[in-house]
This record gives sequence, C-alpha cells and structure tokens, in this order.
Amino acid sequence: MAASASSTILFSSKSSRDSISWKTQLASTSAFGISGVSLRRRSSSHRQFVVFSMDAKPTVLVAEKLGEAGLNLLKEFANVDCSYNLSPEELCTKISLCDALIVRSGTKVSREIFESSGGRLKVVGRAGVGIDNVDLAAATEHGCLVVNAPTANTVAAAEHGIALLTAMARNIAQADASVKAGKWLRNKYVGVSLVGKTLAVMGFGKVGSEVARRAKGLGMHVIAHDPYAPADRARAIGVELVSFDEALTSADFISLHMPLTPATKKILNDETFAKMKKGVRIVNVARGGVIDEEALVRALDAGIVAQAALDVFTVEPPPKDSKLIQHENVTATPHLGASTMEAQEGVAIEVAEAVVGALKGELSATAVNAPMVPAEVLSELKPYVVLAEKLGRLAVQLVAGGSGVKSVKVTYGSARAPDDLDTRLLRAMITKGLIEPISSVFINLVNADFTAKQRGLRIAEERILLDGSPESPVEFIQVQIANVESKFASAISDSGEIRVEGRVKDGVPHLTKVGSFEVDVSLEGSIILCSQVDQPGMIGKVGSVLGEENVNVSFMSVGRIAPRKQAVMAIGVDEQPSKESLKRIGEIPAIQEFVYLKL
Ligand SMILES: NC(=O)C1=CN([C@@H]2O[C@H](COP(=O)(O)OP(=O)(O)OC[C@H]3O[C@@H](n4cnc5c(N)ncnc54)[C@H](O)[C@@H]3O)[C@@H](O)[C@H]2O)C=CC1
Ligand SMILES: O=C(O)C(=O)COP(=O)(O)O
Repeated sequence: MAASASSTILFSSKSSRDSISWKTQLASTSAFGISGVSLRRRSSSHRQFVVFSMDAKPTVLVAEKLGEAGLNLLKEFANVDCSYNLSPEELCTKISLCDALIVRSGTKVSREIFESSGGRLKVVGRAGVGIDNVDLAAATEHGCLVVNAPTANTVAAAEHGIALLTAMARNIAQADASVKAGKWLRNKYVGVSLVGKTLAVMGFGKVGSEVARRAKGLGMHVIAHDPYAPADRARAIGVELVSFDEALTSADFISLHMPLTPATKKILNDETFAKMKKGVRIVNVARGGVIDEEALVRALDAGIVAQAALDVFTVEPPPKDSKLIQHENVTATPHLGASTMEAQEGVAIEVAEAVVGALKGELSATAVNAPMVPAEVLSELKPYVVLAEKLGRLAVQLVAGGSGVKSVKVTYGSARAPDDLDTRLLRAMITKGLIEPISSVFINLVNADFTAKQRGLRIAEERILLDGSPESPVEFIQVQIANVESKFASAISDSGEIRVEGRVKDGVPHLTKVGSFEVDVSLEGSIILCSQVDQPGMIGKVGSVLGEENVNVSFMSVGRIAPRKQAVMAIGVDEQPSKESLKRIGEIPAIQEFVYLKL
C-alpha cells in the first residue's frame, strides 16, 4: 500500500497571498472517510504545510434559522456562527472567515459571495430543496460544493399543497377573515367539491408525486406533466403522464411542483392561461417565478382562473400593495411549505450531515454541482483515483514546455459493462493531474470539468471492454496527449502521442507503459525515466549515482523492444535527487535522454 501517497478529492482552492484556504487531504492508506484526513494550507508558492490538526475546527456560518438537532451536529465538528438577517454586504464581509455556509430560501448566495470568500468557502448547504437562490455556476467556478437537503421536507410541502388545495376550494381563509370581522356570509362562501375533479400535477418529482397520492385519496382524477418523470412511477400510483398542453386544457385544478429553471420561468403566462379551462384553480408551493404574476392577475380578473392559492412569490416577501396578494380570490401563505416542526428538524439534520461530510472530504450523496458517488463505489475506486491523478501528472510533465495541452484521450480497459463503471471521478482526477503541475489553479471534483473547458482542454474518454471476470473496476488506464512534443522522445507512442499507462497492483498504482515501452514501477515518490540502448551495467551505473547521494531507489524496471535494442529504464526514487546527481545521470555515456518526474 502506498503509505505516503495522498490525493486531494474535494476541497482545494487557490489561496491568495494573505487569505487562507483549506485543502482536505485524504491519505491513500485510509478509507475515503474520516480517518486520515488532515486540513492543510497551501501557500501561494504551492508548498503545503499543516496549519491546524484535526482538533482545529472549521467555521460554519448558519445564515438562516436551522433546527436544533442540526446545529448540535454541526457544533460537534465546527465552530458555528448563527448570524441571521445579514445584509448582502455583511454576508460578503463575514464569508471570508467561513469554510461553510448554510442557508434556506431567504438568502441569495450570489457570485459576489464566492468572490468575497477568498477561496475559503468550500461548501454551501441549502437546508431544503430549491437551490435557485444559489449561483451554482459561480460555486462551481470557485470549486465550492453545493449540497441540499432534498428529502426531509417533501411530505411537509405536499401536505401544504393539499392544505392550500382544500382551503382554496372551500374558501377557508376568506371565510375565516369574514367571521372574524363579525360577518356570517354562508351564501358567499359556497365552495367547489374536489371529488371527481381533474388535478394536473406539474412536476412529478418527490413533492408532486406525494401530492398526487394524497389527491387520489380525496377522490380526484390525477394527471401529471413532467418531461423527465419515469412512466412506471406514475403508473404505480395510478397517475397518467400527459403533455403540457393536455394538462393545461383538461385540468380543473393545477398544482405546481417543478423547480425554477430558465425553462420553467413564467411557464404559466398569458398564453398558457388562455389555454386553460375557464374557472381553473391553481396551487403553487414550488417557486413564485414559475408564474408570470401579472398575467395571473389578468387571468383572475378575466375569470379564467377562479382562484389561486400561493405559498411562493417571485419576490419574497411580496410588496404589501401587490395586486396579486390583495386579490379576493387569492389565498396566500408566507413560504410555509417546508415549515413543520418535523420537516425543519429533518432538514437541519440532513443538511448538517451533508455539510460535515463535505468538510471532511467525503463525497456527498446530496451534491448539487458534483457527481454523487455512492460510498461503496468510492471505496472500490480509491486506488484508481490515485492512479488517475498520477498518470495525469506524469503525462503533462512529459510535454515539452508544459503548455499547449489541448487534446487528451483517456482509455479505460475494463471487464465491467460500460454502465457499471462511473468514470467521472477518474476523469476529474486525471484533469487535476494534468492541470495542477502547469498552473496555479487547484482542481477538485467540483471544478474539474469547468476548469478543463475553460482552458480549452478536451478530454475524450474511451472504454475497452476486456474479457474475463470483472473483479476490479479497471484493468488499466491510459492517458495520451496529442499534438505536442515531448521532452522525453521515448514517451511518444507509435501513433505519435505522449502515452503513459498504469495499473493497480495489490492496491498500489503502478506505471506500466511509457510510449511503446513496457515498464513496471510503483507510483510512489518520484520517477526518473532514462532511454538508452539496452546493455549490461546500466542499472548499476544510475543506481550508484543515486546511492552516493543517499537517494533511496524504490523500484527499477527496464522496458525494451528487444535485447540490446532501444530501452526505457524507469526508476522510482523516494527522495528528490539533487540537480548535480541528475546532471551526472545525464552524463552517463549510454544514456540518450532522461527526465525527472515529480508525482
Ligand atoms: N414551498 C416550499 O416551502 C417548498 C417548495 N419546494 C419546491 O417544490 C419543487 C419540487 O420539489 P421536489 O419535488 O422536492 O423536487 P424534485 O426534483 O423531486 O421534483 C421536481 C420535478 O420537476 C420536474 N421538472 C423539471 N422541469 C420540468 C418542466 N419543465 N415541466 C414539468 N416538470 C419539470 C423534474 O423532472 C422533477 O421530477 C421545487 O421547486 C422546490 O424548490 C420544495 C419543498 C418546500
Ligand atoms: O425546500 C425548498 O425548496 C423550500 O422552498 C423551503 O424553503 P425554506 O427552507 O422554508 O426557506
């Protein structure tokens, strides 16, 4: 096992000269979990040094009210600063002192916040579902993980949807207000029945399907529109999936449960209201922005929409004089969908666990802007992740000049079926290995693809399906860099690319091919590659130069085309040889070229 090797998985970010950024290092000897984690600081010169041990705590800023159980969980691991109602300016100031930020829907986590964090903010936890208040692109660009709490408030939101539906149908809010005003208007508040009516659930996800289930219990005919929902899930609860237009034209009631995205913004507008049955009733516990609110007022005034029950608004809180809120056929609640005691405790625990896990360097099951990798897949891939990063590092160091790397091909040889091998993590680590040695950018799983794209680096992936039993996820990984010159000509393969290939042997990553030469050297410490005409005594000559300087040789391997023909010698060294030793190796007459590669 590679005792000293370590790899950064999630949280590293570039630090400026005087700001601190934390880098979670996962020792490759430990599981990808809590053990073996140390938090380090990188100086601007990229040298790492430990600035606090495991006892030093990261700081979590909780910017909106969070359930007690979640706060307690956070406090076990971090310093928790509960500062509610901060202005955007105050938040920007505070954020540079925080490693994590937890919000609900009331805080806008804008690009300015990521920029103000100086690279320290590593995770944003959204204590709820909707992440439309978080600038995901900015988070990703800053290598900041965003996690949410996607399940704990589902039932609460569905129950609130049903509460609004029934309250609206029977004028509960309006009737209550009139009784309190001393009136007794039994004729005015005659309602409509739900049984036998058609309810169109728009967005058949977690909340939408729970609403559908409950509405069926009320005797409603439920249809749903969701372009991404699996038909079998709908069938299982007796719901028919229909087109958007069919949902609009056949519904007596419409309940909205889709996220706010560019595609769903103002999806209910003048045009779509015009298609609805006259007298339709609308419930919105999703996001205010999915309705064009001015168009809704017009539709209410025209009697197209008989009533609306709204929990969410484009601007929250909405202006006091909002025509929509003041409309007599509108029932409004102040974004209460997730606000039950039970949901808030659940959400607090769910988000606290995700944030703590993320700060520990674990991959999150609720990551919004990074691949979610199940724990068992992660533990199996662990040595391959190390291999992937080291191959990337080696390959880029072989490029003459180091820049101009634009086209990389990664080949995975595996006996696993293609859909049984998730390569996103491996690709991210190869990207990290390729970019970090030649830039000042730190790469992690969150920003790998973004950074590669930004640098114009194209990484094509290919799988080769191998025969045999798929015991290990990957047999070999090959990294090829096209259209570049190499500072070590022997690393160029027959097809003209720089090529390195590696395998995992007994849990340790090995370099097994350089160019067209087979070698076998464990990827620990650093590597010297020499090319020569194969001849006796070469290992001894190089070995004695290193030995004189007390540089420990961990591995040596010679790959040759044929005896006494062109050969590549790969030497693993534990310590960095001095410039003088490297020069002496270069001067050994038989050595044609050599390169020292840092892992
Ligand atoms: N009012 C409140 O307090 C709460 C509001 N919410 C909101 O409810 C909504 C749904 O939440 P979940 O069910 O947990 O999310 P989800 O992700 O489980 O479901 C959303 C569904 O919308 C679908 N969808 C996406 N684009 C669509 C489109 N153009 N047309 C139709 N369907 C589309 C998706 O395929 C998905 O099935 C979100 O907007 C969330 O923010 C959730 C909890 C509480
Ligand atoms: O989870 C969601 O999407 C919600 O809208 C709940 O928002 P809240 O946490 O109550 O501000």
